[in-house]
Amino acid sequence: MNAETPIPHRARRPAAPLAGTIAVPGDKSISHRALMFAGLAIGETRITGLLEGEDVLRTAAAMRALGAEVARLDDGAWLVAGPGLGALRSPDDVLDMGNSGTAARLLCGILASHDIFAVMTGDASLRRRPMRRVIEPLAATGAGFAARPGGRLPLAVTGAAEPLPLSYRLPVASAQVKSALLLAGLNARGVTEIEEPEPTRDHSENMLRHFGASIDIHTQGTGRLIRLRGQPELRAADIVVPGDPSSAAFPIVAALLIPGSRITIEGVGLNKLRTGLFATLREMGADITVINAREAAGEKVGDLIVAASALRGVDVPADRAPSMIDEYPILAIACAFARGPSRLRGLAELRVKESDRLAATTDMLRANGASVAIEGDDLVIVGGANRLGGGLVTTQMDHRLAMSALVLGLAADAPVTIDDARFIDTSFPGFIPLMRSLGADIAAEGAPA
Ligand SMILES: O=C(O)C1=C[C@@H](OP(=O)(O)O)[C@@H](O)[C@H](O)C1
Ligand SMILES: C=C(OP(=O)(O)O)C(=O)O
Repeated sequence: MNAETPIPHRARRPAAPLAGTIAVPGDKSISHRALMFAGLAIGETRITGLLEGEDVLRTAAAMRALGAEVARLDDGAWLVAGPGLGALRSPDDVLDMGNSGTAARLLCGILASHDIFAVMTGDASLRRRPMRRVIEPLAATGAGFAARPGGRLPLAVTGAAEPLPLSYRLPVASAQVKSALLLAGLNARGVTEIEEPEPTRDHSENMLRHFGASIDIHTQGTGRLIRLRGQPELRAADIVVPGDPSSAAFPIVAALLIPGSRITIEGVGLNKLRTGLFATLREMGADITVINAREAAGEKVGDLIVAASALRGVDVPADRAPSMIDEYPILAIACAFARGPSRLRGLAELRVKESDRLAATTDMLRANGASVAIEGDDLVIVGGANRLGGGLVTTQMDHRLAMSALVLGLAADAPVTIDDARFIDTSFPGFIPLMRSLGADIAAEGAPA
């Protein structure tokens, strides 16, 4: 974040239901990958719908520092050219990945497998997050890593001149770790094998195919075995980035909770490894309809119609977590308004996001009158409280907490204030004006409504 001063905001229940048609910004996961894979391909890739959020702009800057040409055109599309696999150069300065775990971890895979030296850091939130999960497996390519104690940023990488292919079974369900290893495997001679015991978002695999790599995926028990042949000739291939389902989650839950609302969200990504929230909300009684289902650049897309619904509590199994890992704070808001208790299971990974989201979601709900507990790795929410809202939420440099708390304020009996709205720009620039265009009452604290 550039501006130094926090910008508090307040959300209150609007006088009228939410209504209208919107599109949410491009998918964050696909946007990072589009810039990285395009920089490793031969030729010029045109990317339409790229998310222009702070996190993705960090990836764009890093790819430039490694020698790629990355430019925004007047029509809003982005052009990325080369330098191509194996041809990256050492950056002149430290790579600052800001708030973005995806940018930092995926880039480690690229750096480890090129004959370069680089130093990487991030903001205070990212410097607290674990990097050993990528450092350890990537060291087997022959790369050298030196990191702060605990495997934290800043870190320095001396990439392998002749990277070795990897064979690795993921100990945690993480698309970031999987993708870092696939990126490293691209420049290794031979076949890289990754086993994931639980399927995670497969945007890297889809995009690798799109760029012409040879990749096989076999179902194995509940998980997958992925085999990537190294040193393919990646050819530039245009990309249309779908709307981010993780961003759509916020207007969706707001529309479900504000009586009488009915909204349409166009062009939302519907990859089934990302849509666990939609399945869960439907189990709770949500009225969400998909129309115009179609495909763009190897990804499923559709328009969503969402109508206000009376929700009931839900029990979400742990094996659904990878398909909705970023959506638990906003799901917890829906559960607080639902009739009956909810149990969201197996959320250990939430402890290592931009904040400890298990603790922070609990604090957010308690500060606003909801009854909630952490039991082991589960979040248990009582639901159906008489009066919610009236609290101040500390957002802890976490965009998803900030947006969840504002949605809580839109549906609650009393307004909700957040201490700082700046981090929303990491994944959802324009969130507040877009919500206001639907009729939401959100304003900077102290500003006239
Ligand atoms: O691969 C990705 O683009 C992402 C994977 C997830 O992280 P993990 O792989 O750490 O679960 C998710 O939380 C993050 O927002 C984006
Ligand atoms: C966890 C997230 O992102 P990242 O890991 O890229 O910081 C997120 O967007 O919720």
